[in-house]
Amino acid sequence: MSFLNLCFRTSPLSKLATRTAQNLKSVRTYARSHILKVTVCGGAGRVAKLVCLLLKQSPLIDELCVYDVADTVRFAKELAHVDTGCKVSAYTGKEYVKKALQNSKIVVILASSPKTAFLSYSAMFDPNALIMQELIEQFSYFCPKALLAIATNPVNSMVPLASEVLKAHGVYNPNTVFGITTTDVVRANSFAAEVQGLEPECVFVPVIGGHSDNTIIPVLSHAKPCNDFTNAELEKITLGVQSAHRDMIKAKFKESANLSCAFAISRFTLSLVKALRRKSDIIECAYVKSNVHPGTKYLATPLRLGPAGIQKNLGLPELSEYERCLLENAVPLIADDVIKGERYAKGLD
Ligand SMILES: NC(=O)C1=CN([C@@H]2O[C@H](COP(=O)(O)OP(=O)(O)OC[C@H]3O[C@@H](n4cnc5c(N)ncnc54)[C@H](O)[C@@H]3O)[C@@H](O)[C@H]2O)C=CC1
Ligand SMILES: O=C([O-])CC(=O)C(=O)O
Repeated sequence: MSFLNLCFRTSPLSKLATRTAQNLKSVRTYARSHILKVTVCGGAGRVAKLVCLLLKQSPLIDELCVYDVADTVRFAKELAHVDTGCKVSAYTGKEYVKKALQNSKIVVILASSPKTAFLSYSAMFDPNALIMQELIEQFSYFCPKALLAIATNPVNSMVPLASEVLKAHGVYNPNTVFGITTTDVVRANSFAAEVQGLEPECVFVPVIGGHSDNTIIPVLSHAKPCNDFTNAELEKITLGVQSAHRDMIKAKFKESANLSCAFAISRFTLSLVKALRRKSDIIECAYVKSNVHPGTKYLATPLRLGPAGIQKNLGLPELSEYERCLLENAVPLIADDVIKGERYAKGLD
């Protein structure tokens, strides 16, 4: 180090400059850690891009971060043209995952293998499990306190897999890990409204169970504002919601649903945002760690959300005979899916 350099480094002026720079850095760090940042992993994907467009319109989100192993920059540049206050950031490649996740308050996972768009729910496990495991490891290093919303299929197994990875890293909080099942609620609301001749916006049908064919259970006996259905209508709506994934793949010639799914995923994410912003009475159904049924450790039920995630699990509504029968058939299927995810995370498969 030169003499001049030494003088400058030790002069009172330089000390003041150093202190000012340090203060500025801590102010910036404080500001960054207090913004409401939502990160979408798998952000360059078909559904995720639509989710991002919907989230960009929310005045409650300060920063929307798009992260993917595929290019995010061009999409994010265009997204940033939408004239809303929410700032857009974008990172491409695993070497930037830290930057993408740091300071996130909510992380939505839609990352998935490219070959899964026309597969059944269970067939998506093998291609997606490693992607999920790696992302959750990064999550546990860089933003373990964020709310984690998992859309990647099969949700029934991915949530237990993620939970085990978080446990192994000592950062698991069951109140902050969600499997997104809002797609089923949105479908149940629309199908019930159509049968009843009501405006879909006014209809709410809770959906319990899991997110795969026979584990999706619309609780039409608790449909609001009206739960009056014939047996034939009950069966038509229930089977319609359960088979919607397959039906869309057939209708779209080997591509799964995008639009309604993105709408549903953004609705759930915005409910998490509202809960973090301390809005009251935020109720959503989601697939979470649960002790409401002795046959399974995870179950979708209605939840009251708050700033710390699940404020209260509202449990199972009183079920009709038909719904009870569907649930009892679904529980062993869900329990198997749970074991599959847990075993993978523990390296047993
Ligand atoms: N829970 C639900 O209601 C819904 C779930 N899904 C699921 O969401 C996932 C995404 O669906 P699509 O958008 O159709 O798939 P997609 O194939 O269009 O997009 C997946 C994206 O993930 C990225 N990706 C892969 N590995 C990654 C990694 N390690 N880190 C970050 N990004 C990575 C890919 O590059 C791709 O851009 C699927 O698993 C799908 O089944 C889709 C709709 C509804
Ligand atoms: O797997 C997908 O891409 C879509 C999905 O979950 C559904 O349609 O329920």
